Amino acid sequence: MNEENYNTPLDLLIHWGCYLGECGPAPGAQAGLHKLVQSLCGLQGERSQLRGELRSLHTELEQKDQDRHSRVQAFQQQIDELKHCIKEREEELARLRTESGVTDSEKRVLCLSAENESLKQSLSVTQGLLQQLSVIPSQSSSVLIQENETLRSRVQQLESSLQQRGEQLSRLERRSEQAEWRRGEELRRREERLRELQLELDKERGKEPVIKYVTQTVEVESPSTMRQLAEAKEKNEQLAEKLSNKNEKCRELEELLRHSDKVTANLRHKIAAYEVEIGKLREELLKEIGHLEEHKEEAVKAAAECSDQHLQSLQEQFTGLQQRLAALPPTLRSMKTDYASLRTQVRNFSDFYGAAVNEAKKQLSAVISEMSEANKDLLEKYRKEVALRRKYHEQLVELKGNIRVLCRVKPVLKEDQQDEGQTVVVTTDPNNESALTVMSKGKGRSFELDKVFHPHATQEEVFQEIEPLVTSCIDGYHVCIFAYGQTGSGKTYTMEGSVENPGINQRALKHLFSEIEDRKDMWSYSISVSSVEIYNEVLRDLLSKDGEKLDIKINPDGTGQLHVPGLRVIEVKSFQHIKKILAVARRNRITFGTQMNQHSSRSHALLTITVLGTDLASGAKTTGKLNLVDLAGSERVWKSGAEGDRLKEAQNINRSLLALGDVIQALRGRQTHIPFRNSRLTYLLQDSLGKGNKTAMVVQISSLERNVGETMCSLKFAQRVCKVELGPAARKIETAGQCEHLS
Ligand SMILES: Nc1ncnc2c1ncn2[C@@H]1O[C@H](COP(=O)(O)OP(=O)(O)OP(=O)(O)O)[C@@H](O)[C@H]1O
Repeated sequence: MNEENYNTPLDLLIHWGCYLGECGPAPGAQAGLHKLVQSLCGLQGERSQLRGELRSLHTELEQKDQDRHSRVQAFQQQIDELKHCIKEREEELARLRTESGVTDSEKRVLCLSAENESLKQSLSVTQGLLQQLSVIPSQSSSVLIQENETLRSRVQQLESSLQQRGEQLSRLERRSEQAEWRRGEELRRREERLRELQLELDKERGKEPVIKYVTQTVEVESPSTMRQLAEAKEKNEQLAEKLSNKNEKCRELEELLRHSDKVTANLRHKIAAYEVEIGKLREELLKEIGHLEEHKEEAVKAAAECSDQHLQSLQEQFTGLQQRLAALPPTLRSMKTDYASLRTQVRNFSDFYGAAVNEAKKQLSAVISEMSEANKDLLEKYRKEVALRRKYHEQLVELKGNIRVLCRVKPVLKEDQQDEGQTVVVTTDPNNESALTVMSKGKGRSFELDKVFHPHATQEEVFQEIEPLVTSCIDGYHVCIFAYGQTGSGKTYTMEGSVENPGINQRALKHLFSEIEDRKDMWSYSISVSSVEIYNEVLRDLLSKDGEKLDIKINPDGTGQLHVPGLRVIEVKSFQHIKKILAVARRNRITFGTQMNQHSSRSHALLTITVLGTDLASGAKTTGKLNLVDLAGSERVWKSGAEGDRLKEAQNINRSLLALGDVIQALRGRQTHIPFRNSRLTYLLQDSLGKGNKTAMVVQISSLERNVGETMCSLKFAQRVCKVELGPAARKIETAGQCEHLS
């Protein structure tokens, strides 16, 4: 298709669309095409708008058609009436014809009826035209114009037929005048004849005496003459009668003629009225046609202007597109060259890649062999490093003292603020992590411990302080960590914690598992746990469902070690497993309510973790033990208001705590006899509390004034413990089947 052959912008668009399809679309050209299509869509929209306008014009025309139709119907009705009149006249004329026979007036009537017939025909023509007028189809503007044209010609036809009718009417009038004149003439003749007859009659009457005489003579002379005379008289009478009849009929005919004249005049009026009506209709039609033509011309003009503008803009866009398309081929050529060079590069790349991979493999194997050599050295260094770290760690722990006393101040909770005596009497020193002051009876009393945790210290901060002890357990030390303090001071919170914020127990196990993981290249470890509670000096297994009572005995293997027959010891494989075990122990722990704490635990709870280690290189074995103890509340009996069973519970708790105090006292005094057996608690902790072991006690205190007595007691106990020296800790390591205590 040449550019000159493009009839519409759409043709152009299709042509360029095809061109782009062949050459591959350039982004600019595509955008241009898109714009072209958009503008074409706009044009289409305008065209449909114009169509809408034409449609509204069409409906207007339809309405007018309806009006015209109704008028035509009225016209039809009048025509029907006219027809009816004509029929009546015909009937009348027929009647007249039968009555009076063929006379001149009859001929005139026949003539009139013929005229009437032609009038009828013209009326039926008009009627047909009007019917055709009433069914003008209205579809499109061009058809409408054609129809208007037809309508106009029909109106003209109608006019000409009306004119014909007018002429016919005037002819009729003339004929009717002639007929009237003839009738007048006839009448005149008849009157003259009548007058003549009258005159003859008068003459005859004037001759009566002669006739009388004759009659008399006849009478005298001839009876036959007399009879003839009588007959003549009779005939005369009959003639006179006939004459009067004829006169009567003439009058009637005259009457009828007058009536017919009236009807004709009426008809003429009606026709004039119709002519006026038709004239009006014609004017209206012409006006409408003119109006429509104006509208049509305006709309066509506006559409043409609009489409011209669009065409212009499309042409501009098209020129822009052409320019862009002209610039495309060089770009495409350069892109093709780039593509070809890229393809060759890609083809060569696999060879290049294979060679590079082989080279890299060689380099890597060389590096790996170098690394393995270096690793051996590093491993050796690491072993020395670990040994050194352990040595320094031990030195550090020993420097800190093998029994460490930590104090944690419980924060003032919402529930604590409800009762009286909520003044805070304990203050910590931000510059000295070991000191705290208690206001009691108006005096401030200062205490010096290994570490004081302020009320807002986190579980993690507390554990960090304990962590070295937990680590030393892996190295084969016996460690005992216990929480001491009055009921509700936060012992269970510090040891067990909550699900979302776990305490020392869970954190210690987690730490053990991570340490074991770190050492797995050199050591293999197994961890087992057991859990007991001491309630009213009775030992119960917290991991057993039935909670049977247990006893502490000397191991029959001759090592002198204590053991609890029947105690459930579970080997723990993962941290998730230990979580479940701890949950079971928590559930089984007996709790009773007292006045001091609604959910107070009235028993000592012990979680014992045994860590057995084997050095993968030397085969040496270590046994570490970590005792985590949540002691029962330390409050004085009188304050708890206990009676009966609760009193017994309180007494047993206090006795065991006293025994713990005695053991610590004996250790402090370096006595030869340490009274471990005075309570189940001290007896059970014997191998972890004594000489050569590591101990940490977390003293829990309340900072509120109402608990100041218990706080002072706990702190005095803590201070006593603080002065205890357990001597250098001993590592439990077994070489070649014998157990040594290394200092
Ligand atoms: N540091 C703390 N931060 C927030 N809440 C704490 C803290 N210490 C204790 N509590 C809360 O105080 C309440 C009593 O604590 P907990 O049960 O640990 O006391 P307890 O000394 O173990 O009592 P009992 O001797 O009766 O077992 C608990 O609701 C606990 O959550």
